Amino acid sequence: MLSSSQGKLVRNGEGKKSVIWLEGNIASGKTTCLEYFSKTSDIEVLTEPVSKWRNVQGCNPLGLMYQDPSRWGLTLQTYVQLTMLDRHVLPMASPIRMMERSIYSAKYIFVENLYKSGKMPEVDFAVLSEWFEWIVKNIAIPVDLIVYLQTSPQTCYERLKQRCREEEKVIPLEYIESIHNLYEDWLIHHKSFEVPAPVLVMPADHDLKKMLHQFEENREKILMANC
Ligand SMILES: Nc1ncnc2c1ncn2[C@@H]1O[C@H](COP(=O)(O)OP(=O)(O)O)[C@@H](O)[C@H]1O
Ligand SMILES: Nc1ccn([C@H]2C[C@H](O)[C@@H](COP(=O)(O)O)O2)c(=O)n1
Repeated sequence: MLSSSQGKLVRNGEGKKSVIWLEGNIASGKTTCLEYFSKTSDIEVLTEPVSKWRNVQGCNPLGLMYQDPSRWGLTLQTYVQLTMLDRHVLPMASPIRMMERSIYSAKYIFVENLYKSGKMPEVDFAVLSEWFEWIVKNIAIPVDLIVYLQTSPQTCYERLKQRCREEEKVIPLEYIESIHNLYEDWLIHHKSFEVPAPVLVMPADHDLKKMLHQFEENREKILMANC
C-alpha cells in the first residue's frame, strides 16, 4: 500500500529491504544475471516488462519504435515509463529485490539517446521530461545499489545478433555504441546525470563460466546492499 512521507508517495513497511538495479547495454547479459540470482532464496527478481512493450493490446510499440523512431519514440517511452513505474511501486515479496533497469535509465539513457540523435522531436522530449520530473519528485523510487554490467559495444552487438529478437534486427552497432557512451557518462564518469545509489561495476565481456564465477564473487556485496 502507498502512503505519504515527506511529500512523496512511499510503499509501507519496506525500510529494511534492499533494492538493486541491474543496469547495462542491450544484450549485455542482464537477464542471464537475474536468472542466476533468482535461484537464491530471499531474492526476488523483476525482469524488464519487454513482453508488454512488444504487445500492448495487440500493438507492438517496441517494433514500431525501431521502424520509425521519430514517430513512435514517444509512444514507446511513455509506455516504458508507465510499466517501469509499475515495477518500482510493486510491493516487495522478499527482503531483497533485483530489478532489470529502472525508470531512471529509461530517461537518462534511452530517451536521451533518441533526443540527442535527432530522432525525438523537442516537444516529445519536453513532455517526457516533465512526466519524469513529476514522478521522481512525488513518488519514492527506492534503490540501494546499482550493479552495472560493463561491456564493450562489440560484445553486445554479437550477443544481440545471436539472441535474434525480431524487432532488434535493424539495430546497427552505432546504436549500441551511443547507448554505451550514455551509460559510461552516467555511471562511470559522472558527467551527465545524478547517480541515485553507489555503483558496483562488473566487467561483463567474459564468457558465461567466468561471468557466473564473478556473480558468485560479488554475491555478498550485492546481498548486503543496504547495510
Ligand atoms: N557471458 C556471456 N557470454 C556469451 N553469451 C552470453 C553471455 N551472457 C548472455 N549471453 C547471451 O547473450 C544474449 C543476451 O543476453 P541477455 O541476458 O538476454 O541480455 P540482456 O538481458 O542484457 O538483454 C542471450 O542470447 C544470452 O544467452
Ligand atoms: N527505455 C528503454 C528500455 C529498453 N529499450 C529497448 C532496448 C531493447 O531493444 C529492449 C530490451 O532491452 P534489453 O533488456 O534486451 O537490454 O528494449 C528501449 O528502447 N527503451
